[in-house]
Amino acid sequence: MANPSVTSNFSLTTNPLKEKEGEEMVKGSKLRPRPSAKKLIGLDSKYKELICSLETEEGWPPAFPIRKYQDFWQFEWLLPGILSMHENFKPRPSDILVASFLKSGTTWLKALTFTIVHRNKYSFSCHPLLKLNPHDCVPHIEYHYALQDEQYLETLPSPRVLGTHVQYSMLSESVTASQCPIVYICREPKDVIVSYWHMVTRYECLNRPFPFTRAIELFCEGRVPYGPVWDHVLEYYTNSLQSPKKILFLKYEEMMNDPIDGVMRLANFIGCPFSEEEMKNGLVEEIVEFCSFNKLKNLDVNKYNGIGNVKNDYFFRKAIVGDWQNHMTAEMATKVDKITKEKLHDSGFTY
Ligand SMILES: Nc1ncnc2c1ncn2[C@@H]1O[C@H](COP(=O)(O)OS(=O)(=O)O)[C@@H](OP(=O)(O)O)[C@H]1O
Repeated sequence: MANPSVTSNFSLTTNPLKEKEGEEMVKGSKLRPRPSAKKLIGLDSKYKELICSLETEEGWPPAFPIRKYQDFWQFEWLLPGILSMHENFKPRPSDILVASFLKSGTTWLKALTFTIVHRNKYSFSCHPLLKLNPHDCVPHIEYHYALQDEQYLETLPSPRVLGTHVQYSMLSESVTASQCPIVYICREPKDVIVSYWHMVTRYECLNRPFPFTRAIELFCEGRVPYGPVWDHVLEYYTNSLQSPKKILFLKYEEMMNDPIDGVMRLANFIGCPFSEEEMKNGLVEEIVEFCSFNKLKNLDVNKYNGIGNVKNDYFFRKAIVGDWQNHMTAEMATKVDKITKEKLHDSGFTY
């Protein structure tokens, strides 16, 4: 989830009818639509003094200040949740963590992981993903902590599939030292910023023009939620090399190019490999199709529902690899590429 359903001048309401509908439709699964931000801890938390002491950036519209904490920029409103998660979240050994930088394929990876893990529990004709957005099926840990709704995570039966956008070094030791596998997805940074800019400019409450050139400037300075993107990716990448059984490092572009291979790797990694029979029956292809962009984008829940100002359809735009070419001048692309090269030069990692 890239963005909260909250700022000071945001409407904080969800559509109760739709929420109810979601609840009704997934009865027995214990899943529910993610909550609105009414119970946000905000700056009244015990972390207030710390948070207020951090450098701030207010350049992102509509009014999401971000703060720099331990070399990464975080939404101010989410920081209490991140800090509380860091301190208090205790994973179960059976948990599976879906981690990513924003706009890198999170929604897709959540849908795939959830579907793979629960393939014997839900049939395709009566599946939570038909009634809930992938972010509802795979809750973001820090979001629920920020809303003081962490108890919800406890109610979910094992194996839980949970999500996070925080950098690897912000995961608590209880997570990094646990058995639970982490699947991480990265995406070419130029496509990431194009995707994020589109999302930000779609907010109905956008209160000022926000030129793409400004978004690129902030992005290049690392002043973007969860950024800098390069450091985020490198933390997970280097740790995946050190602990290949703990972290599966996926690339959006490779998944797009060969989703079947991606799904097989994912299933093997999280300990849910496909049997000969499942493969013979075309289950892998079915999961790829079920979680495909067109399928998810065209579900009513993703066309019409949402939480506050974040409509579910913000998570489904075009899904095109290299869409940056339709938005960036050669100069913009060169600027981003130069930073990418500098940041990655001795890491062994390439996009
Ligand atoms: N199923 C599926 N398959 C392939 N691609 C998909 C899928 N679902 C979403 N998308 C595209 O992923 C982009 C959104 O990234 P995230 O899901 O990471 O966004 S978020 O951080 O959770 O807000 C965003 O990319 P852009 O279209 O380039 O903006 C989405 O369209």
